[in-house]
Amino acid sequence: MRASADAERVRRLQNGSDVRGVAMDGVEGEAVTLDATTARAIGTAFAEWLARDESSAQGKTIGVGRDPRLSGEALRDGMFAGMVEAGATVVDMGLATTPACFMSCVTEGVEYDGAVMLTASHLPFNRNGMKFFTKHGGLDKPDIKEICARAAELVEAGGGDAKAPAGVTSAPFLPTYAVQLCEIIRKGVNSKDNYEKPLSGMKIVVDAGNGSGGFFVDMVLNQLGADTTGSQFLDPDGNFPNHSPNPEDKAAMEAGVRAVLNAKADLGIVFDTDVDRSAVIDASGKEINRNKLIALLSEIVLKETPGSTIVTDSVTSDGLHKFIIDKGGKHLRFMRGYKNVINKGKELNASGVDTPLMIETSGHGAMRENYDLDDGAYLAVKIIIEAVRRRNAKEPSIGQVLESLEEPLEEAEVRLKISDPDFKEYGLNVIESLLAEVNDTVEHSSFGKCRPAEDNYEGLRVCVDEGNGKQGWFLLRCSLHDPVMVLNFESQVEGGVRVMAEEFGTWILDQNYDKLDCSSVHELYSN
Ligand SMILES: O=P(O)(O)OC[C@H]1O[C@H](O)[C@H](O)[C@@H](O)[C@@H]1O
Repeated sequence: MRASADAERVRRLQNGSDVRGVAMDGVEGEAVTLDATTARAIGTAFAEWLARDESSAQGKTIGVGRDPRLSGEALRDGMFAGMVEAGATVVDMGLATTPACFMSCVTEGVEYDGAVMLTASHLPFNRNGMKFFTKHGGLDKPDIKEICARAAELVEAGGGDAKAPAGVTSAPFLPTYAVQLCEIIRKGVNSKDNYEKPLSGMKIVVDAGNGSGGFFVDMVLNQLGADTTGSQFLDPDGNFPNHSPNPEDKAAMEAGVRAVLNAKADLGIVFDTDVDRSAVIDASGKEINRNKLIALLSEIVLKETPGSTIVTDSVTSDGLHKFIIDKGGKHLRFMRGYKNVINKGKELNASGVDTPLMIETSGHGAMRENYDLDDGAYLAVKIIIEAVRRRNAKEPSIGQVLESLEEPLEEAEVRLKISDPDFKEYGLNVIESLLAEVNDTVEHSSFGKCRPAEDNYEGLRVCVDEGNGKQGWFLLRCSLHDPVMVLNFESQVEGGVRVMAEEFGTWILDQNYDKLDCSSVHELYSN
């Protein structure tokens, strides 16, 4: 039997280990795929999944939190209706962050059986999605696949009323979570003179991008005595009127830098919408995101656990690798995808390899000491403790720590669309022929002096000799979710990206991959 288009739509809402979809009209060409009726079906499917060894979800309590997206309340109501239908008890956590939702499953006295965060991270206002938790952490890909498949069946069988049932308990969890963060900072700084207000005398500004992160100012920093004047975009607003709440976004980081410099702050913090990611800015206005954020956190954890392993994603710089090795650590440059990075870290720890930190350049960073949870607020807490410790001990500031991190002179990322329906296989084919070409260095290679990087866990990273002892690289890989190939370049010499792009562009033209749109790579060298 052919699955109906509706069932197929619901199955397609799976996006790795999340659910993601278009939840509102307002963007041309983007039809709604995640409405309240679908949320209802997903709510039922999650409650059933939680109770999979039992006959019903009776006795299970599920907390639902959300970011400020305009579609959040309708989806929440739909989920509540579906969960209650399956027999579960539901609790409205109101505005929340993704890590706080997880913490509601493990906090003594709360301990929900399951939690859902309604969010689409930094994506535009019309999108929304769901992340699911139990006390064991975030659900993985196969679980989400199962939940979406069951929801598809339910939708096909005829939806149901998506209105919230009467009498749902409202119990905001952010205040409880914030108290936990405050205690971690108090213990971490352990100030003899001012235990209760260890941030007195520190000026810290936050840019929450109108996402869920504004709580960090009132409920954490102000409670600890910090001066937070100059913080901005703290009010939740699902239109995200100021900039995209995303520490990888140029405009977001620039806004944060301006706020730090205007306020003459000691530190700035930029959160993404649902606060599972963050970046910081030092007193001089230096942006500490991506490789720099990983370096700073590596410095912190390698002091605490010398010789340990840091797991990162695949697009991290050569400079970061050297930084970690120079600090006495080991670096496993794994794959893109925060879940891949975190799961690798968990696997290493389970097999006895000391792995305290697993972190992606996107800013998704998890620490073993914090339930292996990617929590942007927890990372900010670790950095705040380090900044205060350094100030009290009169040691160089966090920005100065990064002076030994070699940064690439040039970098670029382009995305090449694949129009073949079997895009994964198509992409893997391209990678295979690139490998053959790179290995062909003896006869003739299009890429000058180059060799495959030693550790290739996804795609192909090619090290390119740029002369005078300098080395650049490029990485070609398949996107985790989209029908595209992603190509990253880094160079240590001026014009180096252009040279590599031209060599790659010329080679790929010769290969006649007619379903791969290479225009973005050609643009890198043709003007
Ligand atoms: O493979 P890409 O299309 O570049 O996407 C990769 C990214 O996908 C999602 O956004 C995940 O949340 C990130 O953890 C991951 O890095």
